Amino acid sequence: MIRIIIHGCNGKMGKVVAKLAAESPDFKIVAGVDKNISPLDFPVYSDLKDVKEEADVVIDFSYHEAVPNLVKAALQKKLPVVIATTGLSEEELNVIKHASKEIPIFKSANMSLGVNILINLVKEAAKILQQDFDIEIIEKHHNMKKDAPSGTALMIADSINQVLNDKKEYVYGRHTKTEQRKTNELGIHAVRGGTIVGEHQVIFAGHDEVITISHSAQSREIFGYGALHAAKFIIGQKPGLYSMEDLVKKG
Ligand SMILES: NC(=O)C1=CN([C@@H]2O[C@H](COP(=O)(O)OP(=O)(O)OC[C@H]3O[C@@H](n4cnc5c(N)ncnc54)[C@H](OP(=O)(O)O)[C@@H]3O)[C@@H](O)[C@H]2O)C=CC1
Ligand SMILES: O=C(O)C1=N[C@H](C(=O)O)C[C@H](O)C1
Repeated sequence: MIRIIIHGCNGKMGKVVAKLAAESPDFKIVAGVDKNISPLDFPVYSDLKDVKEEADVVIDFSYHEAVPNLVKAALQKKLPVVIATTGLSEEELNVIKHASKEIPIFKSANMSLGVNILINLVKEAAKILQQDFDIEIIEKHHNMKKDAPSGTALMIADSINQVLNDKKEYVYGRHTKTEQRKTNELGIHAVRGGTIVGEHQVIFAGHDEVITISHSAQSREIFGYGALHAAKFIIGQKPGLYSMEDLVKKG
């Protein structure tokens, strides 16, 4: 049985992970970390460093500013971490990279299998269409989401840039623009409203034809299952920074 600490246990995703783990004989939530420390089905602490329970892995769905402290505590406890939190700054990402020299860290802005398949399809399309098609990404999320654009939209954009001969420059919305679109632009657009779980569309717009590759998350459980799967994968790995690509490769 895998013993898990959920960082951000009172949040929308923290609760989903706790529910899925409780339904499985393979996982046990031994503790949580959040700002509100009222106990749940497990003890809750305000800082990972204070957690007394023995654990095998930490799963993080919290807030970007909380991540450096989490990683430092995980480093002290020599615990592997699955980081799902998005909106991370360069500085926060550097803390993660540095820590991954000593502990295994799994990080992905999207834990669903579907988005990771979408990324493979989009890379293939981008390689073929790069000369004549403009690429734009539209993401849609619920009205409680704090970061924009989504981590997934940025991850898709970075994957596209990896395969292009001439790298694109990201343009976030166009409300202040007074000139026509340049060919080296990759537009990224965020929509926020209601309870939309998460939608990503990658649009390849050519002369008189448009190809759209899209993914629609229909529940938060797909991210929760993905995070539990990642937790199983990361335990026992060598120190390093792992992604969904490593998990999908392993099967
Ligand atoms: N990679 C993926 O597949 C997915 C990633 N996400 C990402 O995960 C993150 C969380 O999403 P979601 O659950 O919807 O967000 P919520 O706001 O519902 O949950 C976040 C939780 O973390 C808590 N928190 C904030 N700061 C700290 C801190 N310093 N220490 C401990 N806990 C803290 C919040 O407390 P409080 O509310 O009091 O501030 C809240 O309980 C976001 O970055 C989101 O983009 C979401 C879904 C899928
Ligand atoms: O905040 C969310 O809800 C989600 N965030 C992730 C992101 O920023 O890409 C993943 C998912 O789309 C849901």
